[in-house]
Amino acid sequence: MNASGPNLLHVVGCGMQPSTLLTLFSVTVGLAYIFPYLADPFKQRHIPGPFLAKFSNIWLGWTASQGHRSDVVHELHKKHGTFVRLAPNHVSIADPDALQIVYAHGNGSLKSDFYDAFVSIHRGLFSTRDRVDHARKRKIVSHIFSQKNVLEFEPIARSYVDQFLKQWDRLYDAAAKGQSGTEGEGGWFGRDGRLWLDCLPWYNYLAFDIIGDLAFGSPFGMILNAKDSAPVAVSQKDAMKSYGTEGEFKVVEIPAVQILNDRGEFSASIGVLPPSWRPYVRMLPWYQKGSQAVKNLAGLAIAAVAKRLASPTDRVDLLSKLQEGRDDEGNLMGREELTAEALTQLIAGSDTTSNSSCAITYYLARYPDVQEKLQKELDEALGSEDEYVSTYEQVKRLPYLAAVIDEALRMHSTSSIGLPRVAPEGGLTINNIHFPQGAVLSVPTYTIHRDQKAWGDDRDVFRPERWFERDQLMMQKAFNPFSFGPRACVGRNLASLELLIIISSILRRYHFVLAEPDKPFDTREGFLRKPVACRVGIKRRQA
Ligand code: HEM
Repeated sequence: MNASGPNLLHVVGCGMQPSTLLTLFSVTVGLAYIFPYLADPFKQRHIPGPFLAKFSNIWLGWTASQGHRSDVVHELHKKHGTFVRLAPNHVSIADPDALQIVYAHGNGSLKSDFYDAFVSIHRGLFSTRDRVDHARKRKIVSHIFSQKNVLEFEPIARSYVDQFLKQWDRLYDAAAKGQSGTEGEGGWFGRDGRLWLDCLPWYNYLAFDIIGDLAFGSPFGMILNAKDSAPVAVSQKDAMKSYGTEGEFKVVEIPAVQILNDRGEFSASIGVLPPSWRPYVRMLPWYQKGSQAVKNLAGLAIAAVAKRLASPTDRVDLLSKLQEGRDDEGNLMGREELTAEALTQLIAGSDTTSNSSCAITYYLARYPDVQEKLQKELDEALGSEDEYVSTYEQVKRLPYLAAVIDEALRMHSTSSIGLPRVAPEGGLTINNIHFPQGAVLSVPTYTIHRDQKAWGDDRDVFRPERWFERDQLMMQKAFNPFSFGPRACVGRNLASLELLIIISSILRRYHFVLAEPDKPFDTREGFLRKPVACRVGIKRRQA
């Protein structure tokens, strides 16, 4: 042994011999990993999967942090079949029938502790795991998104699509005169007489302004400024106590889209680790950035709600509806809960819509025949109207538009990972395999959207025509972009209205081609599967 050996051991092992340390290490590993594997309390040992995933959550934590979880899980299902073990107590089930069992109303399964990693300010509708708390919140929020109420939000949504198109028109005209856009605008004129730009940031500006306005009563101004920027309270404590009077609390501008991305990746990868590890993992540099993003997002909602409360208004929006919402006992929400719910709407209703709009645009640019067919349908339906932005009434029953949107949401479901649920008392039985109470189960949307029986042999191809040809029941059963059951998307009516108006208005005005047609659609996945960019060339179709 060299001279430094014993000293080092003394420090590290409190004077213990290497053999003692090794024994201690083996016992710890045995207790932590091997014994649970052998005891197999959730009866999952026979289920195939990556070797490390049998013993530890590290495999799933690492996979999630790499940004391609759904693709990795899909490959595992291709290799192993319907059941794949993703962690010592987490089985992924690639069977459309399992959606009805794992997520259905009345089956008693609850969200897993994965969702604790998403809690900010106060447990919100999305992150609460308690059945009673969820039912109370859902009752308040769900009527806000009834079809009737959502139609009241339409003018707000349309006004931002109008702003968006005016900005693109301005850029288009400027580019035609040889001027380039600013950094946030992108945009340069060139090849083929088109304006070339990355449409992803623009869809983010649009979705954030719509939901910012709906949720907080004022937009972030992202479309007009062509900039990802929103005010965040520097001191959350001061802002939470304030009613928005000037000078009561300070704000700084932060890139909201960026922090939402950071927060999604952070929460989705820390959430698959055991709760006892999370405080330590948070200290690692990559996770610190995500942890800060969670705080910044909270500060954004706190500042926005404080500002709104300072100037009461009679406008109809999400915040006014949340302020009026009462539970069964007639109680209104307190300030913290109100802020948390407004934040939930902002998070759940922003990049979900922008990622989906971006994916639909990508597929239309990638498949010119489909784009042409859609534009023909739009011209025929809206030809004589001079409205710049379509109305919901005009486009709600256009069959090809609906098929294009559904097919793009199938190919690129922004919610692609299997959403984890805990088997209830009595367990759940799927394909004759029984999972006892406490087992964590998930059904991966990405893989279900590529199920051969439901979608056919050409399941990897974007082809809206399949929606008119194949068995409707089978497709609907395997179509999961908004999830199923009591925890399904509460904002689905609003999301559908937004997508119909955005896509019909933009496609009617512009023709799209891809800047790099041979490049695959690059994505990065945290909680949501998000496009990294979508560079397109646009040409105006109308005067
Ligand atoms: C294309 C757009 C959208 C997609 C694809 C989508 C998808 C989803 C999915 C898959 C879930 C289930 C998440 C889980 O169980 O972990 C969900 C939940 C939720 N969504 Fe959406 N969503 C969209 C737009 C919206 C909008 C516009 C809003 C509201 C403004 C919204 C509000 C919510 C809320 C609050 C939840 C939690 C519901 C609960 O747990 O009871 N979503 N969404």
